[in-house]
Amino acid sequence: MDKTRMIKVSNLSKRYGSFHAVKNVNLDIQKGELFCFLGPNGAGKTTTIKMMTGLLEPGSGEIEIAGTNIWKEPIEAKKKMAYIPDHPILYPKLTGREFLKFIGSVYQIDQQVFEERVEKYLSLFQLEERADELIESYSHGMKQKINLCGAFIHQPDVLFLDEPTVGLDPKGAKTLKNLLQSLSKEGMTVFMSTHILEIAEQMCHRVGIINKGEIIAIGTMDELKGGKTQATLEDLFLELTGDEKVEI
Ligand SMILES: Nc1ncnc2c1ncn2[C@@H]1O[C@H](COP(=O)(O)OP(=O)(O)OP(=O)(O)O)[C@@H](O)[C@H]1O
Repeated sequence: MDKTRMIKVSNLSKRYGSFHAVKNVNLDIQKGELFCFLGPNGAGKTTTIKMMTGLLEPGSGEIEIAGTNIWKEPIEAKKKMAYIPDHPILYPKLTGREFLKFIGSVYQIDQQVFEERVEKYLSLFQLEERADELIESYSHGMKQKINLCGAFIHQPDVLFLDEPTVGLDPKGAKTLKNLLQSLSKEGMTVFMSTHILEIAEQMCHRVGIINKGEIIAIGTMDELKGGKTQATLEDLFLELTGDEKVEI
């Protein structure tokens, strides 16, 4: 993997009143890395990602995307990244294709490249036949897919995804996983939160686990297993987050 640092997070914290949602988080992610961010409900994943993508002001700490401080030079940093939130926020009165044209114009994508990518990604996510319908008529999964098409059309250096497989059908989820793997091989850096531990186990280069706002483990699957070769990520996750007793 290329050793160029694409995401640097230093001493990032956020409080809501007296509640410490994110505590002193440090991250260093390289070019072409596929990084999975795991943690129980309410651990601080979305709060961290929103601060990293310039949507939520940090309480303290610094964030650099491809060497640019997102809070000091937001436009420069945002040119290099895309963010797929857990709940897609789209323009309901645009058609899918109009939404993609809007993305193409905001990011000033060359017309021919834009048209090739539109056809490619609409087809991969099986949206060609619905591309000229209003987004308000889309199902949740279709909204997620058109949002993903927008991110892939822009082809950012750094892609943030918050629980991206939620709402996708099995084929859509598989398409997304394949795309993320192939684009990361081409040098795209991917930072993805998920509750689906198989995804992290199968495709991520490194995994970070956050619990109660603090990073409690970070490393490759082998590093996290620390010699316990039979352990699954599920075993490690439950052990590390102190939730190993699952009662029914
Ligand atoms: N606007 C807010 N005001 C007060 N507390 C908040 C706010 N947003 C988030 N929190 C709290 O911060 C903590 C972290 O929330 P966050 O959404 O980052 O968790 P998460 O790890 O993404 O969880 P999940 O897996 O359930 O999506 C939670 O306890 C949440 O209730």
